[in-house]
Amino acid sequence: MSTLSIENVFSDYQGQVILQDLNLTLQQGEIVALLGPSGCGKTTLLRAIAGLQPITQGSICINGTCLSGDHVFIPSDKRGVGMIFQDYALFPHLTVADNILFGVKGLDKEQRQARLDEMLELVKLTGLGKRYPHELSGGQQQRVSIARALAYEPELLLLDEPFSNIDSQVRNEMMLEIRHILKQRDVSAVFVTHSKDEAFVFADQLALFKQGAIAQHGLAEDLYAKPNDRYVADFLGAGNYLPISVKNSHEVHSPIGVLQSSHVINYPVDYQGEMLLRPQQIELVANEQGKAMIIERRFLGTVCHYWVKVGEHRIEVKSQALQLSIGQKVDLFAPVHPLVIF
Ligand SMILES: Nc1ncnc2c1ncn2[C@@H]1O[C@H](COP(=O)(O)OP(=O)(O)OP(=O)(O)O)[C@@H](O)[C@H]1O
Repeated sequence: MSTLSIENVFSDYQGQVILQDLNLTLQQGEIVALLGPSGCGKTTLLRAIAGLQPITQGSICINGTCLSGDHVFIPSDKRGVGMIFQDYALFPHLTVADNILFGVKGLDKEQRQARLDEMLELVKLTGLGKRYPHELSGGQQQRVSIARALAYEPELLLLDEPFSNIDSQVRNEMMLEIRHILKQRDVSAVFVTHSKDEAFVFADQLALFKQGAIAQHGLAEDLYAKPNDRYVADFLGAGNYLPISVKNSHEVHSPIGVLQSSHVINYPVDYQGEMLLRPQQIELVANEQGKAMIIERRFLGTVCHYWVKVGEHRIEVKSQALQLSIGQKVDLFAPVHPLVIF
């Protein structure tokens, strides 16, 4: 059974449609990143799952129980959903201990103490229960907000840009730490971000938003290597698009020569389309007779970032061949891989 099931959801603000026929499922213990540009509806979906935003059509269910749907609306505090916000939203006048236990109901004094100790240990804040939020670092405050969200054992955790206020030097470490905590406790989570780098580090699955619906959902590797369209391809990284015509089931003609695909090309012979080549999928070889020329070069340490002119095309390449210089003639090769053709 899937933990979270969102089917054909529509939602609006005063008649302005924001979520449009949105579908998404999340299995037990999985972390999905809702990724997409500003204003595409990520937070609106998170709020709809939490019961803070009504939906006008469709359904949202957790473990088979419908929370929002036809004539059904379970209030936010009865959904078994925990939320972690960008600004931590801790109560400044409460101690760390009181913040963590704020939503915990139905336990006696001893059980509450045991839950608190467990949570403090989990987020590595043992001994700091008596402090107030202002006596903690930003990272520690964020860990209190995680402990608070996990303390009442939610079935699902919702995280809204929780790392954007964290210093970039400690962000990665913290994301991995929190990911580890969620995995340890088999908590399913929906994580909103506009950063693909955060999504790659923190989530198991990506759901890329486009204007209120999911353009593509799946493993990060799959979205990167097999994007459904240019929108998905562009969001996940730089790419070159070259015109091609299909030669046969495994080859295409392109401005850099005939390229081979490791997978069957699902277009007919002579189909004219576009092929995606990531900058690191292209190799450069110096050749005085080459039909391409280096026109820009930037040294990045382990690789060089080149711009290469082939006929009227300007192609971006990231190569470990560091010795090539501007003006040099080269040939371009793309090793056999599953070609992405639109
Ligand atoms: N309370 C509101 N009233 C009216 N419109 C709203 C309200 N909240 C959000 N919107 C609009 O809904 C759209 C989606 O907003 P939402 O906050 O879900 O986007 P987002 O993808 O989370 O963006 P960001 O990455 O900038 O946080 C935007 O056009 C926004 O202006």
